[in-house]
Amino acid sequence: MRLLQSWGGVWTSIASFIFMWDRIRRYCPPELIRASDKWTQRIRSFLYPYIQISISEFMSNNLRPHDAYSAVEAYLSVHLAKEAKRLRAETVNGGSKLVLSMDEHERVTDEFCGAKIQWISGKLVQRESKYLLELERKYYKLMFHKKYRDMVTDIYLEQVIKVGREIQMRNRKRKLYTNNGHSKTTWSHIVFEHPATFGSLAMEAEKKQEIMDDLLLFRDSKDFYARIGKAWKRGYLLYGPPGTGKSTMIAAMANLLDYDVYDLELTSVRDNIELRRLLAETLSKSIIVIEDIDCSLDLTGQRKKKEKTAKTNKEVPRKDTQESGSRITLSGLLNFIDGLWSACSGERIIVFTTNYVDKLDPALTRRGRMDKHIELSYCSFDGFKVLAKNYLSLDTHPLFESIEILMTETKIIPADVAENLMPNSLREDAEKCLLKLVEALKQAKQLMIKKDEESALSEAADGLQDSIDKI
Ligand SMILES: Nc1ncnc2c1ncn2[C@@H]1O[C@H](COP(=O)(O)OP(=O)(O)OP(=O)(O)O)[C@@H](O)[C@H]1O
Ligand SMILES: [Mg+2]
Repeated sequence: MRLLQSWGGVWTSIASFIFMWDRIRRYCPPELIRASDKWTQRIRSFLYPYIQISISEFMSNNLRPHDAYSAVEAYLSVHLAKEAKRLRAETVNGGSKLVLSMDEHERVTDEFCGAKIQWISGKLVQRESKYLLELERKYYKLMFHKKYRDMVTDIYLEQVIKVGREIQMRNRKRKLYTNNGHSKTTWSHIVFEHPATFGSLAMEAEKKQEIMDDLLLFRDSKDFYARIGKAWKRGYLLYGPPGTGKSTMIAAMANLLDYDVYDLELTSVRDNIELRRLLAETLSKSIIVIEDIDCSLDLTGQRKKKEKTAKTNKEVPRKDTQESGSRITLSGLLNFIDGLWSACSGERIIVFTTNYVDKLDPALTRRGRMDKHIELSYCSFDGFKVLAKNYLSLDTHPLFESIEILMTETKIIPADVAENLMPNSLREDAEKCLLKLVEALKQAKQLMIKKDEESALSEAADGLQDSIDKI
């Protein structure tokens, strides 16, 4: 009781001192106040040697989310949340996995190079004016001894943000952007959920591995690109007949690298300025795809136009360019590939696809502009085995032998093989599907023989005509 009374006395004295000090300050010259503030600060930091840093959910000057906050949240949820007693469980991006994070006013302790760093989660409720709704601003505060100041601010925090961003990257849902959605002038997106992988791609194993190695090397070559002073970009040209897996390979690339996909529809882009803007808006870790480049635009450039003009002796406007209303030029596109947009940081892959590689202007296809040319062609027996495994879970079957022979005698695109191997009903078993494929291969062979005969006949007829003309 006596102790309580003596504490009561102490508090009363402190309160009177604060009151008196406030009065005295009003009549003190500013120099004296500044000196007293300095000394108060020194005494306080001597008695309380901890430093606090808070990272708020929103930027201080506006309501834009602060990305460091979400990175810290991701870091804490993986590394330290288990230590907390009160946790919040939430699903991320509509997924089914629950991610745990610290609930408000929880504390956890991290250790870094001997320093103990305490993280505290909190929430500030603010009302800017009486007419506005209350704003909740969550924050994380970290506290550590002042002797670790440089280490925490220079190394530890950078590490936390880096690890947090990597965790966010792993948890995020990838996106498929298109400039052909409701707004033609900007990107709109949906969740990218294509299941294709390199494993499910029908292609020779060696070629597949080479492409995968190339992609992974690119992804991990940040320092190399910085050292040689080149933009961190890589261009691929995928070419081959329809249905050979060009689009499927792009999806497999995105899944392998964990990148977003930007499907750029050139016919919807008005001019080079819009093209540059759209490209500048793309984010890092993405694949920019321009499909069927030969049909998209007048990419043959001036040269072919001049050829036509010389023949007909008059200017021939390009039909496709007029119809689409698009004024993108080959040089605009080449500028983009050559790095006009290299000011955008981060890694990007550009993929062009075409069914007719010979139709493209050599300026577009020359080596160095597109780093890698990949031909996707008719289905090989190796490719068939991948599809048989995917569609029918078969590694071997007595019919494989006749399929292998037929495949050397004729050509079939992987899309047709896939269609035949796909059971049409529950009653269709693996053998029935393989028989369907055998039948399709036989028909393709007949068709090929017929075509060969026809072309041989027409060649003979041409030869005969030539001989008659000479006589
Ligand atoms: N190499 C392949 N591996 C696995 N599946 C394939 C392959 N090629 C084609 N397919 C199957 O055929 C379908 C069509 O393939 P895809 O769209 O990738 O062909 P494409 O080469 O892009 O054709 P297009 O030139 O007409 O755009 C795919 O849905 C896929 O199921
Ligand atoms: Mg395609």
